[in-house]
Amino acid sequence: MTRIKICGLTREADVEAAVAAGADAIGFVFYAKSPRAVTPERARALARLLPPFVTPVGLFVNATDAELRAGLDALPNMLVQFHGDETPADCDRVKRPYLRAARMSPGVDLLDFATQFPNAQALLLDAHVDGYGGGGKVFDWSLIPPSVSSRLVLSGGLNAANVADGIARVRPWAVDVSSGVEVSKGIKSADLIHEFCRAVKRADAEPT
Ligand SMILES: O=C(O)c1ccccc1N[C@@H]1O[C@H](COP(=O)(O)O)[C@@H](O)[C@H]1O
Repeated sequence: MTRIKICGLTREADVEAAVAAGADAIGFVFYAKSPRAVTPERARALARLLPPFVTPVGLFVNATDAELRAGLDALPNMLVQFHGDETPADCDRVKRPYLRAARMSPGVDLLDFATQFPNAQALLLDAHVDGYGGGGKVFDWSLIPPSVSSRLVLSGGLNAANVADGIARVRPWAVDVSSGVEVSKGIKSADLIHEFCRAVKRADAEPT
């Protein structure tokens, strides 16, 4: 079963749509330069809508200790997503379960990256874009070595039309989408969220 994370939520209606569609995780962007950024207070209000077993994820890009602390205090049960240039020591210092994003482009050695982050719960693979992420860009999935043993969260330009192909080719632990379910940056479409989740479930039902 491929888990589903919907990222960059800013509105109650979008959180409710993601939960109704069967998302396993909801991402809140704590990166002030992102058009999808929310404050810790706003994230806490939105996370109150989550039922048990749907995980809030806090996305950080090169955050200061104070920014990390504010996010963690607002959402004590969140999984952390490090999406910048954080070192293994930066990630481990937070003492929370975390995902580490790898910004994929030709030349990136994912096996080496995985050895640097043995404590990550999963590696989140995103396309290398200006502004760190959320660019709606697909990367070349053949850059993923078949021998990588970390759990993988496939992301980067996914949508209802291409996610089945991604699942068939990469066999990720989870998929993550932001732009692909949006009508404009930070504003999701309930229809697109449902279509995306249906496409994932259909792909899981396909014989391998
Ligand atoms: O969403 C953002 O604005 C963002 C900003 C900085 C780093 C990461 C960001 N989003 C993450 O990028 C990937 C791919 O998103 P997309 O589906 O291609 O739009 C995803 O993990 C988002 O969580």
